[in-house]
Amino acid sequence: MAETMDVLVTNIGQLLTMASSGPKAGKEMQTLEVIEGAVLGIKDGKVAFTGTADEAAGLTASETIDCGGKLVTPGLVDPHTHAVFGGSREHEMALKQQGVPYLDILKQGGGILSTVEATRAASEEELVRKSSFYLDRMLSLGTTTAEVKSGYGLDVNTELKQLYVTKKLQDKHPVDLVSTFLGAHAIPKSHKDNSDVFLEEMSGMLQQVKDEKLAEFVDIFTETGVFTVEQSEKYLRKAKEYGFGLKIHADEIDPLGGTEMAAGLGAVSADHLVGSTDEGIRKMAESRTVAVLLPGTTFYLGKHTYARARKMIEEGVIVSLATDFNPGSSPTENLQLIMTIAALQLKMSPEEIWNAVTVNAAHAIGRTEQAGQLKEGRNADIVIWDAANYKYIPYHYGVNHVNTVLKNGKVVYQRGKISD
Ligand SMILES: N=CN[C@@H](CCC(=O)O)C(=O)O
Ligand SMILES: [Zn+2]
Repeated sequence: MAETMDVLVTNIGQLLTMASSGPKAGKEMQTLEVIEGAVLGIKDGKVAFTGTADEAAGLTASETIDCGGKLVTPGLVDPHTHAVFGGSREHEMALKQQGVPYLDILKQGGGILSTVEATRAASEEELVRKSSFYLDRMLSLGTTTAEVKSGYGLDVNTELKQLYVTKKLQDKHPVDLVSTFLGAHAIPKSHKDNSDVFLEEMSGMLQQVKDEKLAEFVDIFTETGVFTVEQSEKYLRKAKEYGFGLKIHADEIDPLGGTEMAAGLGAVSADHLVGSTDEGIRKMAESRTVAVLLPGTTFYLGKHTYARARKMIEEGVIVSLATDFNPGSSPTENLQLIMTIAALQLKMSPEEIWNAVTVNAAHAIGRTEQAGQLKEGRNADIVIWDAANYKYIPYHYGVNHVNTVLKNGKVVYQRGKISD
């Protein structure tokens, strides 16, 4: 074969292509494509070749990146973050230590509501700067595509401000962002006793959000003291009529039945799912709603009961993992850390974990055809790891294993020389 590439990534010890015809459900998550001694070719920012060194004989390129036997994978996909917010909440750590529950902090006007105050007070420019910093950190940790939710405005103007910030970041930051409108994230103090009126206000924004292409998904926090299953269903049905994909913060703390509702509505994903029932899990498998599990949140809330990933996989659910990066229940941009918690607490195998943070995560945010796989025609979003094999990443924990990140075929992050 005599073909010219823009870039040849050579001497790859192990290439995890994650090539798949679509998302992987249940036991399919145990499979992944590995090429030992591989070469990857990039042309026009897309993957143009993957194969063994022998198969690559004859390929040429103006630029070569010699991986020195390292592991190469697709860029990670983080399908659940709240990466645009004002302020921070380190003062809540002491409350947590005293055993004050997360929902009690919220009830007292803290938690999400304190971030709402800080976000309302911040200018658009400040938020862009702050979120760029977080996105830079995500990129350095191997994340090349992420979902971002609004939801710290809880009024029309601030929700729009958050969505405009995400739009600006979509234009200027290398991490590809998928926007979700989460106006229904909490009940603002102004509507404390009238959450229905508040939901009407947020429903009233859907047309503008659609017209200005400010979000692809609509999400709601269905939880005790926040929105009931009935309110959530009514709100989401409306969002569906406008053509939004649906997402739900479901059964995070109390098992209210959000899982069943998500499946019944054909939501693209239901997220958290710590309290999902057997029936809810079976329905998720049937509806092919992605279960986006957020074990970093369970860990950080100091809880000991995690989402039942094994049961979900046994029942044939499409399982994914995310950081849930936010200033309260999960202040981390580090998907590698989540991979370790998933191994230890959700008892997921390395193969299941890699599917969960690539192919399945991309599917959870409508990017099945663009992200999460290294095969011909896909974005050349690539991570070169300081590791020889994929099992090493969830195993050696609490550090950043990323050596180099390429986005659309260009190096956007490099820790040092690849041979260091
Ligand atoms: N639970 C609701 N929303 C976020 C937390 C937001 C916050 O505490 O600021 C979550 O997914 O965990
Ligand atoms: Zn969340």
